[in-house]
Parts: sequence; C-alpha cells; structure tokens
Amino acid sequence: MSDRFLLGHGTENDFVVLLDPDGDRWPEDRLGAALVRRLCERRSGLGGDGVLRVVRSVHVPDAPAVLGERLGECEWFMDHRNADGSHAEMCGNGIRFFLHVLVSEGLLDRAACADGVLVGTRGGPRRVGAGADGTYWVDMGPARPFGRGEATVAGRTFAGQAVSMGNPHLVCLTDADGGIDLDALDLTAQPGFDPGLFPEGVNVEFVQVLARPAEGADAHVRLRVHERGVGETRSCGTGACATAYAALAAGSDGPQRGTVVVDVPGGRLTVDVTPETTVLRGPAVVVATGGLTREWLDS
Ligand SMILES: N[C@@H](CCC[C@H](N)C(=O)O)C(=O)O
Repeated sequence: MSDRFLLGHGTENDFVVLLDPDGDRWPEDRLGAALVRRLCERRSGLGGDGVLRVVRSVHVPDAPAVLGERLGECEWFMDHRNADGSHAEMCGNGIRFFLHVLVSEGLLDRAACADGVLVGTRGGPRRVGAGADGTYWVDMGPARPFGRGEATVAGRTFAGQAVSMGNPHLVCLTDADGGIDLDALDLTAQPGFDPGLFPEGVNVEFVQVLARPAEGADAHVRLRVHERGVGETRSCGTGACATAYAALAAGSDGPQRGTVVVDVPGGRLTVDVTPETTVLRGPAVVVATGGLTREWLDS
C-alpha cells in the first residue's frame, strides 16, 4: 500500500479524495489528467465523478490569482478535477464533501465550522460549514444569469436559462416544453448547446417543477443533469443552485428569494436563494479509505 485515498459522495455525486496538505505528494506533474481519468474509471480504477485534492492554498500555484487578497484567509484549497481530467472552477457537492473530509481526518474541528470556514477554489473563496444536523452547507454567492440558450437531446430542443455559479449551467425547465418525461431523456451523450454562449462547455440541467414557489411554502423541483467533463451524474450541487434560481425566476421579474427543495437521482438538496447569495445544503459521506497499490500506479 502506498498513497492513501478516500472515497465518498454528496447525494451520490462521488469523488476520489487525495490528501496532499503540504503539496508535495500530488503536484500537478504527478496528478495529471491521465491519472485523474484512470482514478475515476469505474472498472479499472476507483470510480468517481471527479477527484478532489486536499491541499493548503499556499502550495497551489494558481491560488494567488484566484483568491487574491483573501489567500491568507483560505487555509485549505479544493483542487477539483472532473473525471475527464479537466479543472472546474466550482463544485457544490465537492466542496461540501471536502469539508467533511477535513473534519473526519481531524484537519479541522467540526465545532469550529459551525459558522463556516473559507475554502479556496478556482472560482474564488467560498464559505463552507457543518450543520448541527450532520449536513454540510456552502455559501455559493449569487447566481448570475447570462442569457437564454437551447439544449438539444435526440433531436429535441429545450429552451433554457444560462446561469453562472462560478461554473456555467444551462437550466431547462421541461414543463415549459409540454410535459417531458424526465426519466425517458437519453443523457448518455453530451446535449447539444451553443458554443458561442458557452465557449468553455456547459453543465445542462433538465428540470421538472413539482411545486411552484408560493408564499410561505418551499418550491420543489427534481432534476437530471449532464455534467461538463463527466457525463450524467446522480447529483450536481452547482446545478441545484442554478436550477433553484431559474425556477424562482421563471415568470417573475422581481429579485429572487425563496427556498427550493431539489430532488436529484442521488438524494435531496436544499437551496436558499436571496438577491445577495445562494446557500446549498445536503449530506456528505465518506464511504471508504484505502491505499493505491504500487502495482496499479505502475501499470
Ligand atoms: N458536480 C459538481 C460540479 C462539477 C464541475 C462541473 N462538472 C463543471 O465542469 O463545471 C457540483 O456538485 O457542483
């Protein structure tokens, strides 16, 4: 046994975690895209939607550029890679799971995380916290709409709202398209999208609104998602946030505010939207820990 790893998930959005606090075990030239792809392989590797490297921000060459003057406030950096080896700016489930790993590995005290700690990401710093009920939350900042687009699946076109949560999303509310059977959509291939609107690619959400936002009651939606750099996943935290924003914005011109319960194939997330920010909450679970073998690493 050599290098230690953890496996786990947030609503079945699953990750391989590599511990590299001092940045000397998994530098970029060792943890390249090819190794990330092998780790995420579900038959010949460990299996995952992505890899999270747990590293102190001071050891990340990109950190000064993405964290600026807040570098000193972010002890830890979530170095996220999609299963295809690409970097993403942000990962909502990943950063919640990241905090759970810091706590379960004894690198942070859970009680000290009640009000949240700042974690560095390629999308900037984010406040992440541990709830008294065992869940983890992240303050993602405000959803930023940037136009309308279309997704195409098997020759059928869906209108959608483009939303940035640090990373790009196209949220398609399918009931606006005449009552699609969400479960029947074939998401085995990347949905078509406009590369002019999404030059860096896009995560595409298909959403059924189960309960519309109403005074005094939470809205309720369910979604399926095709993630950039991964494929269809069982959950997407930033996708849930973008969806909550789009569901509240549909048919309303005013500032968006409300709580949206988001059912994903892998469980349930809750998103609180205000004009100022977006807070995502949900479970995070470490499934296993182990060591990568020399045999596998050398093969
Ligand atoms: N699963 C994530 C999002 C991961 C990054 C995404 N695939 C991208 O490339 O933007 C989440 O929980 O937000």
